[in-house]
Amino acid sequence: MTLTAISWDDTAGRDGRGAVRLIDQTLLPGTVVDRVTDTTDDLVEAIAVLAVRGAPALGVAGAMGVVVAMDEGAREGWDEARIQAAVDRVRNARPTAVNLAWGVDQVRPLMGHGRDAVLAAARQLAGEDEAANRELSRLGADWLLARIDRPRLRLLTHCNTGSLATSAWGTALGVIRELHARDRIELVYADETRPLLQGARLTAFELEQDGIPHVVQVDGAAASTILRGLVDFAVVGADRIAANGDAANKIGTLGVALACRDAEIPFMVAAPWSTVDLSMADGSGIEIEERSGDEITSLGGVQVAPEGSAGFNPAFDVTPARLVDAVATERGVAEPRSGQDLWSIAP
Ligand SMILES: CSC[C@H]1O[C@H](OP(=O)(O)O)[C@H](O)[C@@H]1O
Repeated sequence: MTLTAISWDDTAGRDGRGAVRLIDQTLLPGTVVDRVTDTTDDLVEAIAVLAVRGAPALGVAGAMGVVVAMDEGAREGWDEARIQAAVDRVRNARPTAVNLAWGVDQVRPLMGHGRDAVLAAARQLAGEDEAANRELSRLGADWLLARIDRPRLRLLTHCNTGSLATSAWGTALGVIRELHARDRIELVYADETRPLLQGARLTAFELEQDGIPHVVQVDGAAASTILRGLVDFAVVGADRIAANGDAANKIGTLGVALACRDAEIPFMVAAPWSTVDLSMADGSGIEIEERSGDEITSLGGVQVAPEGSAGFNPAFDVTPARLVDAVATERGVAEPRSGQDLWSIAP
């Protein structure tokens, strides 16, 4: 089954001009249900509830969101200011992944040339993301195989970074797919990734689809799995990478990186260049999305913590460059821990 997290469907939508088609990831892995979106409100809500999620996929959502706002504005008779305000709502739907704003900003300058020009640019952006993912996966796999002397590798990954988080193939899970294609995977330890379980629900779903051997573990097992010597490296995605190599990613990533350093095994961040934010010298300025505490105090709609207990729910953390052995991008692999920042591979 080919999983396309998000695409533009020319046959969908109420005015015959098309709409965003996305897999509603809140329902996976139980059911694969498409959600068709031709209004800004619905797209913003889909982003907010993580029906569509993952930094590169959010980049595509941002770009296609500009087309949605233009088409909705044409249908509803909005003036330019209201259309631009709708575009801003898409751009600001989630703060941490740089890709959402980047996707909007890539196509926004074309609005004066009409919605077809914007749609063509959005589609091109999606295609370029897949190509980037496949190249960074090759480069990341090469880097790892050059440093780990073992017939087949055991690895740990956190959250979901596959086709469901991107336009296709994946970033960290793309590196895993590349290693699997070279018959170099022994076992993948997938962190379940509380509270929304992107690992247990989505990464395990993708690994099972691809026949990649894996186990799902609780996030709290990651450090002992690493320090017990059960894995040879960890590879994760990113939502925003600062120029020095500080990397924002799903909450729990920092603990994985700390354990890898203590165990002296490689910690790799895999991400397309669109996730690199060279305007940030370091990660201190990265806004961390704070989500509802209800996601912590209840599970599957069932209250698990006392009614009087509040949840603390930062959705991301920032791993400092001193813990990042490699950042694999389509432009090359930087080694922040060794002092090689992202400027070293910048175009
Ligand atoms: C391909 S990187 C995806 C990146 O985004 C995820 O966050 P979310 O599920 O909240 O969108 C997570 O941080 C992944 O590493």
